[in-house]
Amino acid sequence: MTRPRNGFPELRQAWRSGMWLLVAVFLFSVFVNLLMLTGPLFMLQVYDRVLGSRSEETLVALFLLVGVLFALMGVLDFARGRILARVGARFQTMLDRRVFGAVMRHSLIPQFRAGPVAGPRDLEAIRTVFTSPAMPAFFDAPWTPLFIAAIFVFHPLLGGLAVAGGVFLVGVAALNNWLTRHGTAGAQAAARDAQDLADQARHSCEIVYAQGMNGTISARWQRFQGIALAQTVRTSDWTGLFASLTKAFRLFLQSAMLALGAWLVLNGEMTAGGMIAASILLGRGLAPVEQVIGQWALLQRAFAGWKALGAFLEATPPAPETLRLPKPTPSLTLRGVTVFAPGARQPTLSNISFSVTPGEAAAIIGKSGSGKSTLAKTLLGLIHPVAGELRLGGAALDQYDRDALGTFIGYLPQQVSLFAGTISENIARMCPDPDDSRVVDAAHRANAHEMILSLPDGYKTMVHAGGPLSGGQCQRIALARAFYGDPVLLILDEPNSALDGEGSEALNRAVRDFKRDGKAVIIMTHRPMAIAECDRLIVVENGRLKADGPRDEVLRTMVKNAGDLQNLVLRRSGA
Ligand SMILES: Nc1ncnc2c1ncn2[C@@H]1O[C@H](COP(=O)(O)OP(=O)(O)OP(=O)(O)O)[C@@H](O)[C@H]1O
Repeated sequence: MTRPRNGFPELRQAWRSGMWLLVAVFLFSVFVNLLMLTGPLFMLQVYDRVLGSRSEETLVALFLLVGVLFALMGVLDFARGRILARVGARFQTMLDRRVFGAVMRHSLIPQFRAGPVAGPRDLEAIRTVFTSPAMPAFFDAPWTPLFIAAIFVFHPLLGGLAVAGGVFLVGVAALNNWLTRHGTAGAQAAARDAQDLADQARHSCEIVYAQGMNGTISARWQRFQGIALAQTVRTSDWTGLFASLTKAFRLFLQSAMLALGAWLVLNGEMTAGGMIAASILLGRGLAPVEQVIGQWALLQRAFAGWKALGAFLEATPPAPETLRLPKPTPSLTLRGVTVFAPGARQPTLSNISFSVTPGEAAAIIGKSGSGKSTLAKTLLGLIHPVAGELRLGGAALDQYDRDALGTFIGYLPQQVSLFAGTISENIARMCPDPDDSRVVDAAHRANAHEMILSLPDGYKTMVHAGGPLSGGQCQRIALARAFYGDPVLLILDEPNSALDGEGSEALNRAVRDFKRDGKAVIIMTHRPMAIAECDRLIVVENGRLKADGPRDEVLRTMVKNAGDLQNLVLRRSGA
C-alpha cells in the first residue's frame, strides 16, 4: 500500500521548512536559560560574599555585571520571540495557497459548500501557538531538570522537594487535559455553528426581515451560542481552577522551599544564600510548566487543528499537474455522459450525447429541474460524469490546466455573483491589472458599456454585496465577464433572465458575432427570446436527451405549442 503524500506529510514538510529557525531558537534558549541563572547566582554572591565581606566594591561590580547579563537575556528572549513569530508566519504562508485551493475544490461538492470552512481556521490555530507564550515555554521546559539538578547541588532534600512539586504540577496538567479534552472541541464546534449561522443571516438579512424570520433565526443562533457558551464556561472553569491551583501551589512550593532551606541553614547544612538561590531556581524551573498549563486551551485547539487539517488535506489532494494545452478549436463533443447527484439513486443526466461545432449556437431547453444547469456545469468540468466522455477541441476537459480552461470558456451562471472589487476588475475576472481595452470591448458586447459609464465612478465603481447595482446590471456585468478575453466557447445559463428587451437584443448580437468568428455557443434556457440566434435545439427531459436537431425542425416536432413558440421566436428576432 502506498503511503499518502497529501495531508500530514504536507504539514510536516511545512513544519520542517522552519527547522533551521527553530534550531536558532533552541540556541537562543540555551543562552536565555543559562542567563536565567544570573538571579540565583547574584543572590548567592550577595548573601554569602558581599554581606560576609561587607565589600561595597564587590556589590557594585556584581550589580553592574548582573545589569549587563539581564539586558543580554532580555535581548535574546525578545529575539527568539521574533523568530518564533516568523516560523509561524512561514508555516502558514507555505500552506495558505494549498489550503485555499483545497477549500475551493472541496466546495465544488454542493453539500460541503454550505458547511463550515474549517481549513483556514485550523491553520490559523496552529500558527497562533508560535506567537503564544506556550512556544518559548516548550524551549525552556528541557531546562527544568537542569534547574532542579542545581537545587540538588545545594541540598538533596531541597532537590527532592522540587522533584515532588514538579511531578505534582505535571500531574495537574495531565488531569486538566483529560477533563477538558471533550469540552474544548465541543465548544469550538458550537461556536463555529453559531458563527456560520450569523454569517448566513447577515448575507440574507433582507429575506430575514422581509419574511419575519428575525425571531426564529436569532433564537436558533442563540441556541448555538448558548451551547458554545455553556461548554466554554465549563471548560474555562476547569482550566481556571487548574491554573489557579498551579499558581498557588508553585508559590506555596517556593515558600516551602524557603522553610526547608531555613531549617537546613539553622542546622548548619547550607548557607542563607543557597536557601534563597534554591527558591529562585525552583520558580524558574517550574515557570514553563505553569505557562503551558495556562495556554492549554490554545494548545488543544492547535492539536485539534493539526489533526483536522491533515485529514482534510489528505482527503482533498491538489489538482493533478497538467500540460498547458494550446487554445482548443471550438468543438465540443459529449458521448454517453451520465451524472449522479451525490448520494442520489437516479441519475440527473443519463447517457447524454451531442456535439457542437465551430460557428454553431445550440440552445438546450427543458422544464425546470430537467438538468440544464447540471449539464452546463458538467460542460465546464465542474461536475464529473460517472460515465461517458466529454471533449473540447479533441481533448478531455481534465487534460487542460483548470485556470487555462477557464480562459477558453465564457460562462454566465444562472445565479450571478460578483466579487468585492471594481466593475473593471470583475469583468477582467479579478485580474489585479485589467487590460482596459479588453474590459471595454467585453462591456460593449454585453451592452453594459453605457450603463457602466452612467454610474458615478464608471468602471471604477466598487461592487459589494447588496449594492450598488440592480439584478439586470449585475447580469450584464457577468455577461461581460463571460465575454472577457477571447473564449472559444460560451456557456450561458438563462442569460436573459434579468435582461430587458434591449439587453436581450444585445445578447443576440453578441451570439451572432461569436458564430461569425467561428466560435461555439451553448445557451440553457426556457425563454424563447434566448434561442433566436440558435441554429440547434437540444431538448432535455428528466435528464435525458429528448430531441436534437435544427431549431425549427425540433420546435415543430417536439414542443407541443411549436407554432406559437416559433412565431414568438421569429417575431422577436425580427426574422
Ligand atoms: N452537483 C450535482 N450533480 C448532479 N446533480 C445535481 C447536482 N446538483 C444538483 N443536482 C440535481 O440536478 C437536478 C436538476 O437541477 P438543474 O438545476 O440542473 O435543473 P434545471 O433544468 O437547470 O432547472 P431550472 O430551469 O429550474 O434552473 C436537481 O433536481 C438536483 O437533484
